[in-house]
Amino acid sequence: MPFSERIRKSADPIWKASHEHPFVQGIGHGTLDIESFKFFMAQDYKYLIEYSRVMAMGTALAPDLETMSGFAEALDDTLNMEMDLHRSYAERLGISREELEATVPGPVTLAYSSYMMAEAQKGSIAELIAAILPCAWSYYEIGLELAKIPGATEHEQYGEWVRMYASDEFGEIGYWLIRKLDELAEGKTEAELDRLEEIFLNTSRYEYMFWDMAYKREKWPV
Ligand SMILES: Cc1ncc(CN)c(N)n1
Repeated sequence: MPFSERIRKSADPIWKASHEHPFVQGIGHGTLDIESFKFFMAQDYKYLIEYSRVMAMGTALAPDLETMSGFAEALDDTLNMEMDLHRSYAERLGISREELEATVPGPVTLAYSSYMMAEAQKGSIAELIAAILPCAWSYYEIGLELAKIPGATEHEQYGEWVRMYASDEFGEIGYWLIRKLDELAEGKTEAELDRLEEIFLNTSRYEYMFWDMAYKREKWPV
């Protein structure tokens, strides 16, 4: 069994909880409170800046040109395709570019991005990919699931979001990371694979927490 299949299976209860979360379902059914969506997009913009830094680290640490190009492409897609979605939603929702960039990361945003960065700094490309893979892979899965809900891709407010995350172009980032991780997993010891699985499960948990904090519009308590 490819390593990606093994970790996807063990993360299944966490991913199911994310798919079923009222925030995610609210996007798909067009019922999500727009204030929660605005909150999410601003927090997500800050998160994506840190995620991009991790991909830039992957580009720098890559052992060969093929890996370097893969990370560079994923980085470009994030900065110029995914974050453009946020910039265009922000404009439409009355959030200025300055406000978007000045967003204070909330507790979950900071914890998630700091954890991802800490794992990426341990030096191995496999650990770095295990940390960022739930980000690319789970949004594509969610995008595809939500796109099956009648009317979801055409919804006035959330349709553009669903179409972007269900797109082949976005999916390609996840597929490339999966292929890379499977390649890197070959020849690793069981203890090393367990460690990669642990990182993947932790960032999967953070993905769930991110939906939840956006739904609740969670801020620092003091
Ligand atoms: C928190 C989070 N996780 C994943 C993605 C998809 N790149 C995102 N935009 N935000």
